[in-house]
Amino acid sequence: MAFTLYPVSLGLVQLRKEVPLGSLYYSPALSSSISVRKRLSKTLVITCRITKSRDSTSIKQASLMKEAHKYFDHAMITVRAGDGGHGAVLTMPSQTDSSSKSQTKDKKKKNFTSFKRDSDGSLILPIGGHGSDVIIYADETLDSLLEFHNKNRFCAKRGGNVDAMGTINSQMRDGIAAPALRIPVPVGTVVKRKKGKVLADLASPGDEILVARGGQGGISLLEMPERQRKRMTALSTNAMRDPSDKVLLLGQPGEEISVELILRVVADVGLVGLPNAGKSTLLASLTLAKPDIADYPFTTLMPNLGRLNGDPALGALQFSSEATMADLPGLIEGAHLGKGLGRNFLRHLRRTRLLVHVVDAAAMDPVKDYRTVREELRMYNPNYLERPYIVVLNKIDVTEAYERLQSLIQEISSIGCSEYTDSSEDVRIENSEYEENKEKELEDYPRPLAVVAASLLNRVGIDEMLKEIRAGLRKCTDMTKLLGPEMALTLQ
Ligand SMILES: Nc1nc2c(ncn2[C@@H]2O[C@H](COP(=O)(O)OP(=O)(O)OP(=O)(O)O)[C@@H](O)[C@H]2O)c(=O)[nH]1
Repeated sequence: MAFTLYPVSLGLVQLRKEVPLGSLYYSPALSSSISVRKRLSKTLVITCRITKSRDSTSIKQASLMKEAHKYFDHAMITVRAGDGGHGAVLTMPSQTDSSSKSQTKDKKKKNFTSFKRDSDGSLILPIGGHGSDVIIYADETLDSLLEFHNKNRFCAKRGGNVDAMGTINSQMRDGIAAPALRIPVPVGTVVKRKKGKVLADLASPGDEILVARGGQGGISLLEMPERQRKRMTALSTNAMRDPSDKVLLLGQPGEEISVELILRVVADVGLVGLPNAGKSTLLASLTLAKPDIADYPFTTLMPNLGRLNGDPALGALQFSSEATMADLPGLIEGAHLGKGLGRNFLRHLRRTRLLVHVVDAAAMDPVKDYRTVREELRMYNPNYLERPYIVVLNKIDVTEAYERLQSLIQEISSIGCSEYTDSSEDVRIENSEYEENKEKELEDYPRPLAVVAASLLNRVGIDEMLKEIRAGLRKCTDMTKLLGPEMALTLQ
């Protein structure tokens, strides 16, 4: 599309036609893109072609909002630590002080000895401030990495220069060191080098990792006439021998690194089930979390976290006295192959201790639904089936659900083998056994710890469910004691 533009000077243009400020145009006349910032008048007319009529950042943000579930748990960022501050070129008092001629030799000597000295006797001169380090730390208040898609480059402050010039004196100070740049990420974030090794797993609140070190400050140098150089070199290692030494004044550059952030939700209890089973309703009824609840599938697009209060004895792994609960987006058949919202969410079960299967008892075939979810978990990672779990048969307020409740409870309770506590040997799954475990049937894995009937919408069965969840969590704690934290980690 051709537009007539009126450039005024230095590439600024005015459009004859009204266009939004900030639009970007390509000007063949100027052979460059022009951003429309002001409306100006007069002079030449050139023809420009629109290359981009919409602001790219707004498009990016819109897609982030729409498909947040694709981005919330993964981000690439680049961080640059601060450069070190510069040192300074200094001179000895005798060189600049005009009255020095009148000073006695003794006085000069006294002046000289008042300066700070190193253990080897050489003068200590001020140095530039250390550049800011970059630290990534786990912050309990965050729950997604989405904001790193809007801002993915972080530059830390440089250290202060030596605030001095001219004659050396005893009041001189080092340049101010820049405070570390601390970047908060959600608890459970794994920090990796770009396509490289894992740097840290920030699994607990307050865990941190220094990812880029700030530059060292430059040193200060003593400048003096050539005739004094020999004597001064003996007194201080910082005596400047020739102008090329000035490079030592410069602060070192800070490190720059690109890191990958991968969030693995950390929660004690993971809620799983088909879409619409009532997982979000369960989370909202047991905790203060406010997940989106609606009667269409995939209302939940990102894991929602809530906390179970009131039982400090639970001793949750990461959160002082409370247990955390994560409502994961609904799974569908083929989720492990990427169907529905895909397999991304399955990895968020990795750091849960207890699973709660929420089953819609009013669905066509609740047992089949339950099996579908178990099967998806098995296909993704058979270790998930070794984890203690309870089943919540929801929506028993619906007549059909209520009528077949007993048979449902019986049928679901019978799927599986020995009790969880007997399966401590099964838990010790080595990688080599992984494939073998994939061949096991659902019946070969432990039965649920309990099957609870509930109508979450009407707050029926909540107490019993809570009791079973607590009992399950205690069992996990016992398990950790029994196997030791290392073995219990194979469950995570
Ligand atoms: N009749 C009845 N409806 C319920 C009950 N619990 C939840 N629902 C309804 O079921 C629908 C789905 O509930 P959600 O809690 O959003 O289900 P979800 O499993 O989180 O769904 P996704 O976000 O798709 O994974 C909502 O309309 C709820 O009001 C219940 O006990 N009885």
